[in-house]
This record gives sequence, structure tokens and C-alpha cells, in this order.
Amino acid sequence: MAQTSVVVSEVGITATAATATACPCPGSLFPYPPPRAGMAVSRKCLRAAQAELGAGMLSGLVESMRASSPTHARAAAALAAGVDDEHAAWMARHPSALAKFEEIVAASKGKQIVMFLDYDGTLSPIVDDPDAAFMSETMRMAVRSVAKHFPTAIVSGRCRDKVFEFVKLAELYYAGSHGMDIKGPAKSSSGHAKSKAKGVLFQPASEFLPMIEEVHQRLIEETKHVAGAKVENNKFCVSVHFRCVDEKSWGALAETVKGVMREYPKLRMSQGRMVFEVRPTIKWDKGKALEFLLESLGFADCSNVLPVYIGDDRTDEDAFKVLRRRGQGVGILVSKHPKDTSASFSLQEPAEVMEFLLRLVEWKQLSRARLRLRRQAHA
Ligand SMILES: O=P(O)(O)OC[C@H]1O[C@H](O[C@H]2O[C@H](CO)[C@@H](O)[C@H](O)[C@H]2O)[C@H](O)[C@@H](O)[C@@H]1O
Repeated sequence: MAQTSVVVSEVGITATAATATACPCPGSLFPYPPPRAGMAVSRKCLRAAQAELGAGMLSGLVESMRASSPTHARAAAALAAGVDDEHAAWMARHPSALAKFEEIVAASKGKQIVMFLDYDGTLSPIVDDPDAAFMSETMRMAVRSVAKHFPTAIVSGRCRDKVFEFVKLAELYYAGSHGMDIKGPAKSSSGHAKSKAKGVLFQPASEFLPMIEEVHQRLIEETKHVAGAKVENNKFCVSVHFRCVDEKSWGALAETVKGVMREYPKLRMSQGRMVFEVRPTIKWDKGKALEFLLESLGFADCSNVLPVYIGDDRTDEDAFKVLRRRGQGVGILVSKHPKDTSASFSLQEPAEVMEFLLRLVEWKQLSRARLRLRRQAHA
């Protein structure tokens, strides 16, 4: 099917018109994780683990664990190595969504904006304790206002109930467990309630529930000797956090988790921000959840919709890629540091996400007021 895509600006908003296919992904000038100098790790742990796993595999995993901490010593080293240039080049390819705000809203002309928001690191700041990742009341107000004007979904790795406890807005769509648990709004704050997605419940991995519960218990048991490790049950997936684990123990932790994973070939492991994410091997992710929600909202294969997806983590890349493939929508990565991404734009931190959301609301209110005035003038 021919995707609709007109590149509205040099920076990659793709919107309607009748021809092209997905716009090209940005090149990988600055691969993420960027290459970095080695650091001291527990040689003992590494040796023991490497014997079983194969050297390349585990040391790669530990490197990747380090890279998921951009505030680490790496940042200081990178600074000394001319990161300013790297950052400027990256920003040129992924400009601030605030700086390009006018272009973004111009691309929505004649289209329904649909908002997709990741939770951790996007609406709430990253903190050591996953149970304390609260969003501010002002952020909640901003999200509530956005949802009054546009259908809005939270797409999170968290289990749906947990992310709802944090967000506390019944008028939103929620896709928890990396999109494997989708539900429409319990209440409406706008006309969107009439949408087909109201109350929808989609759980493509439900058959994995017993296995996830089992692996959750196994991971708790097997990692209890690693100080600081925390295992979180996200219903259809499990997170193993290492943010509070001494770096010397990362190799041992990685080995332990991989050891358990070997017993569960139907589960796979990926990595987020100082966390291992364990989930079913089914072909379902945040990108699929985005497409499912668009379809449920009545925007399947439509050119009159502009999905806007804001997220900070590797799992959000699946959604950015879907937007690129569809040649439709706006992907915004929340990051202060250059990362390899399929998003077109960037915002530095949750505070900027809030500013972006508030500007959207303000713009929508102004456009409505202008329309009203024009109608009155013609009446
Ligand atoms: O898709 P998200 O909403 O971004 O969820 C991804 C994971 O986020 C949480 O972990 C991250 O945030 C924690 C709190 O700030 C932080 O301590 C941790 O290091 C981060 O990885 C959440 O706890 C996980 O379950 C989610 O999968």
C-alpha cells in the first residue's frame, strides 16, 4: 500500500500527500551505545561467566549495561573528547521539538493528532527506586489538558495497573507491559469517548502469564545475593533493575539472569535504562501497540491522522520505527545525550516534555478560538 508522506521540513515530519513511502532513517553517525573506553569490572565474575557463555557475549552485555547509564563516568570522558561537536551534530539531525514546534503543528493541518506518551523518563524523572517514580501534579495537569484535545495513550513497560496508579487519569488509553496489555479509557474528557477503542482490552500474551509469574519468582530467588538488584513484576514481562547494583557485580548479575533465561526459550531479554527486560518472544511491542490503538481509534490506513510519540527508552524505538515505516507522524526522543534513534526530534527531559504538551494545548485552544471568530465574522 502506498504510504502517505510529504516531508514538511528538512527534519523529518512526515504527513499527508499521496506518494512516497517511509522516510529514510537517520544515519548512524553516533551509534548508541557509543564506543567507550573499558573500565574496571570484576574480572573474577567475568572469567567465571565467560567460561560458560562465551567471552564476546557476556562482555558485550556488561558493556551494554554500562552504556545504559549515560550519566556515568562515560559522560565525563566523552566531554573531554569533544562531545560538544557530537551533540551539535546529533541535534542538527534530531532538533528540539520545541524549536520546531510550528513545523510540527503545521504538519497536523487537516489531521487528528493522537498522542502517545511513554511513562518513565518521559513523564516522570528517572529515580533509583522504581516504586517512587512519581509524576508531578503539574505534569498530570498537562497530560489531562492534552487529553481534552487529542486522544492520548500511555505506552509503558510497566504493568498497566501500576502505570495507572502513577498517572491517575481515567480518560487516557493505557498500553502496559510494553504494549501487551491495552485498555481504553474508563471515562471521557472529550468527544473521543465515542471512539471504538473505549474499554477495549487486548492482551496478546495472556498465555504467558503463568510462565512470567514463574520466571519472576526464579529471578527473585536467583538474584537475591546481588546487593541492590530489584526484580519487578510487570504482569506480561519482568524487569531486573541494576541501577543500584555495584558495577563490580554487573557481570555476575548478567550471568545469573542469562542463566535463568536459558531455561525459558519462549522468553527473551532486552535492555532498557539500567534494567533487563524479560518478555515473551511474541511479535508484539510498543510499535504494534501504537498501530493497534490507531486502528481501534478508527485511523487504520488513514492519512488524516498525525500520531505523536514521545519516549526515552530503547523499547520506544519500535514505535519510532513504525512511524517511519508508515511515513506518518512525529517521533520525539527524550534524551540529553546523542543516541542512535529513529525519532525525528528530541526533547531533553520530562520538563521539556511538559512544555511541549502545554504548547500543544495552547496552540489548539488558539486555533479553535480563531476558527470561532472566523465563523462569527462570516455569519
Ligand atoms: O516504558 P517505560 O514507561 O519507560 O518503562 C520502562 C521501565 O521503566 C522503569 O524503569 C526505569 O525507571 C525507573 C524509575 O525511574 C529506574 O529506577 C530504572 O532504572 C529505569 O529502567 C520501570 O521500573 C520498569 O519496570 C519499566 O520497564
